Amino acid sequence: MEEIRVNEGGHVGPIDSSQIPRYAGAATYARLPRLDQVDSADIKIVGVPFDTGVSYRPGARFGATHVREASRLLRPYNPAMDVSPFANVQVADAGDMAVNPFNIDEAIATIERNALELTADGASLMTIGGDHTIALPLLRAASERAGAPVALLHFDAHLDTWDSYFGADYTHGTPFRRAVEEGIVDTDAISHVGTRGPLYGKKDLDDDERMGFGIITSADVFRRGVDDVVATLRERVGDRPLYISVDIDVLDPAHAPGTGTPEAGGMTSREMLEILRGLRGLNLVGADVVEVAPAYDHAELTGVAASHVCYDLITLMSDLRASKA
Ligand SMILES: N=C(N)NCCCC(=O)O
Ligand SMILES: [Zn+2]
Ligand SMILES: [Zn+2]
Repeated sequence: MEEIRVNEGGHVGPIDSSQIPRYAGAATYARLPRLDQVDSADIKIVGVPFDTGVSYRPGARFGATHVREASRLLRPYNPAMDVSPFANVQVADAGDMAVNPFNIDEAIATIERNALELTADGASLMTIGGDHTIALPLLRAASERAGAPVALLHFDAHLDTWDSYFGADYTHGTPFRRAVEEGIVDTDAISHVGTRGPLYGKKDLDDDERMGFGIITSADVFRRGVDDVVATLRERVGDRPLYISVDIDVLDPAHAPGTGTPEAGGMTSREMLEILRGLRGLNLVGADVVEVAPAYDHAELTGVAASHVCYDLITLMSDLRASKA
């Protein structure tokens, strides 16, 4: 069938949902063109169907597909930031990485290699997971491309700085400890946001602090409010190259039930989106949204929330690139 698209700013845009019903056809993120349908792309969206690193409920391997399906309702103009993210620059869906589900080490190597390939032309990468294990190779690629350790804002109920699970060093609970050990994040500018829930012990927090992480808990977001939290985060990041990793379980299970390790007392999707919008202008070099496990979702709640988080992250990337151009 012919694809009628909203082409603005000289870029190939999303399929026009006023001409072709939004539920028709195969899903790409936001109905954007596939990467092979454009000459090149400034922002690439890629899926990583991998969940071999999980410690509890499996299923995040289906996350990217679910987020794409849930993204059909997105529209081309983002009024919250007064930006048309797909008109500013070319945005395209690069499909999924082919990742070995039976070998975590090989999977991590594949993800790093693919992320480097996708960004070789200077493109910004928006990754949809997959479990949180994948943040490590994505951070490796981001810091290699930046030529320096990157600042990190990590939105998550969990610290994910634990040391190992069952003797395994590479899991969804350990990527950020590995990242600190590898020197790929700038420990003057790393922070968790949305942290909550029971830990194994107080040592978890002591270790985390020693690694350099700041913590803004879910309760802090509620008590201090979005603007105050944004000011703290902006101050901490400064003008460093910034990577943002969003574990969808940062949202309360009421907002995002479809995830593997849910914790009560989380942020609302409104708080999450408003914090992201507050980060406008920071030097965002890459981002991921992970831990969407559709088997536990209801009424596409988690898929919709994740698709909107991606949309605001892409808007930040697009706005940044347009302002530099
Ligand atoms: N959802 C992520 N990334 N990590 C959660 C690990 C929680 C645990 O098993 O202790
Ligand atoms: Zn988590
Ligand atoms: Zn996580």
